[in-house]
Amino acid sequence: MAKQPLIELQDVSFQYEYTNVLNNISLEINEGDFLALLGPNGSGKSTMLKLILGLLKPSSGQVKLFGQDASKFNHREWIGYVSQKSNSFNSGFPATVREVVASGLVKKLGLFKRKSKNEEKLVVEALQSVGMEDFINRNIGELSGGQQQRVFIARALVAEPKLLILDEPTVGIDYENVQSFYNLMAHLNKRHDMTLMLVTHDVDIVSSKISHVACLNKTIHFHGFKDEYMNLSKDQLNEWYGYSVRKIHNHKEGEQC
Ligand SMILES: Nc1ncnc2c1ncn2[C@@H]1O[C@H](COP(=O)(O)OP(=O)(O)OP(=O)(O)O)[C@@H](O)[C@H]1O
Repeated sequence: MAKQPLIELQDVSFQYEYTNVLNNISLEINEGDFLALLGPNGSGKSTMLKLILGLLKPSSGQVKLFGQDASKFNHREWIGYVSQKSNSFNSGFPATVREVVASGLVKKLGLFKRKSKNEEKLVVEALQSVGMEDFINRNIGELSGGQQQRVFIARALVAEPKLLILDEPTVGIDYENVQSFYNLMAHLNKRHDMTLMLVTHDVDIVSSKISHVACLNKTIHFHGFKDEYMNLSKDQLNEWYGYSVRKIHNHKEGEQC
């Protein structure tokens, strides 16, 4: 059966008041893809995610989610999002881990729906999936950056999204935890058929997990299978990015660029 595109950008351009950020972006992300979005600082990655999430409207072109125009899309609970700055709570923030994760259910259950037994079960399961169930009664502000990030992933997972979008999710997390974070993402992708799109600079670490790569620098220079990306030349990447970009090691000498 042909895979359904969950995200479609059709000739999308975007500018902030004075800054032209994205030009003529056309891209499809299909059900089951695990896509790494790469690009230098300021290349428009976060802006593109915001357009997909409907937080910004394109200046021209069309964004579709699950086949529907993004502005009319009414199944927000199908999409989980973890932003770049989610793991920076100060220690006085008055919410427990349970409350933070349960707030992720609002999209699914509605704001005024009575708390059900099921809610507690979903919260515990989401925390278990990120190995944070022992922290359920702790104040979110008392956790380390990496632990907070896991809680925010659990918050995104609790509504059981079909599509998970993450903006540089491992910033400030140590190497070991980055590894286990990507193992979790691979598990969600493979075992739970979750479609994943993430902005990352951890190309080496994530390379064994992802299926696709997109290279952005104001426009999409490349979108394809990971193996095709790995066969691109250093010169080609330099031309797009204007400076050396580290490329995935393909277990061969001299491949880095
Ligand atoms: N709210 C805003 N108003 C005006 N310009 C903005 C705004 N947000 C971002 N920009 C500009 O748009 C461009 C793209 O920014 P964006 O955050 O999308 O890039 P990015 O690829 O995510 O960068 P980074 O890797 O540094 O996070 C930058 O030149 C930035 O300065």
